Amino acid sequence: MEKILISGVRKVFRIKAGGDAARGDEPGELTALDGVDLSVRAGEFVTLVGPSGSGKSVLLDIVGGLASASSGRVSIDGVEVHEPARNSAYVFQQYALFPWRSAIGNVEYPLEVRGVGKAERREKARQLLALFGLSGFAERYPNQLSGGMQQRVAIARALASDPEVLLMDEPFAALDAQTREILQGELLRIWEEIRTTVLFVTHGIDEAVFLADRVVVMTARPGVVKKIIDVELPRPRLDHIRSSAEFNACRREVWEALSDEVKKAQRDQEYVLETESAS
Ligand SMILES: Nc1ncnc2c1ncn2[C@@H]1O[C@H](COP(=O)(O)OP(=O)(O)OP(=O)(O)O)[C@@H](O)[C@H]1O
Repeated sequence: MEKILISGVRKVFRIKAGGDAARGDEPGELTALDGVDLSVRAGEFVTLVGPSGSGKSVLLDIVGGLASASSGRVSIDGVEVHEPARNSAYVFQQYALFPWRSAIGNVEYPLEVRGVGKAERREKARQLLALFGLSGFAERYPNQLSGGMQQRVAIARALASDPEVLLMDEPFAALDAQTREILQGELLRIWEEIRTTVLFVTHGIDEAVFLADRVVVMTARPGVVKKIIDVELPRPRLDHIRSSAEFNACRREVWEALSDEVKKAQRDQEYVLETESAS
């Protein structure tokens, strides 16, 4: 059963002359997405990779109702998305925690907004912090937590409202490599229990393969879906999978689809810089 349906989504930004425009853009316009089609099944974990500027974040914003498409449509459970939906939650790269609230206060926040009573929301937030091994840090404020802990709190906060769709935009990009791998494992362990539908943007090919049921490779801007790769590695995914032949084969397949697009994005960027310096 389809949870998220993305059909023919285009996104064109009006920009000042020059700007980031590259070959193919109309004057004063920047086409970020040029007809993205993708459907995500309920309970599926889909990762999105693509060169810088391929429109991954813009697409996630449109699915999350934080931005609107110039044309095309996005629906969740058949309902067109025009504003942030109650059944979806977002996790950003920067922890985006409220600095004036403790860890538990942050996790409680979405429940508070929904009018859930104090005892119930405390209990739910406690359970979520425990899932992430943060029971002992509930009263700490964000500036008293490491980056990895802050991002655990941010994910716990996103899960507090039991979202049916979880949108994650490079949530582990700011973390060191070891912490990132640990968090990938923790996220999967929790996702195995809740099986919410996840759309996860990343620059990391290993991360994309390790987490996903399917990896979606985007083209260089203007972004469209270039290739979708099924990841048929067994679940639960334990760390040793990362060194298996199947994992490496999958990784290679993703890189083969991605590498030309990365080169193209770099050429376009050089073109922009040359145009800027010539004008
Ligand atoms: N508000 C905006 N106004 C103008 N252009 C924008 C705006 N938001 C994004 N863009 C442009 O749209 C394109 C796609 O941006 P987006 O951030 O989605 O790329 P991305 O694939 O997520 O890149 P990265 O991997 O570097 O985060 C880029 O060229 C970006 O400069």
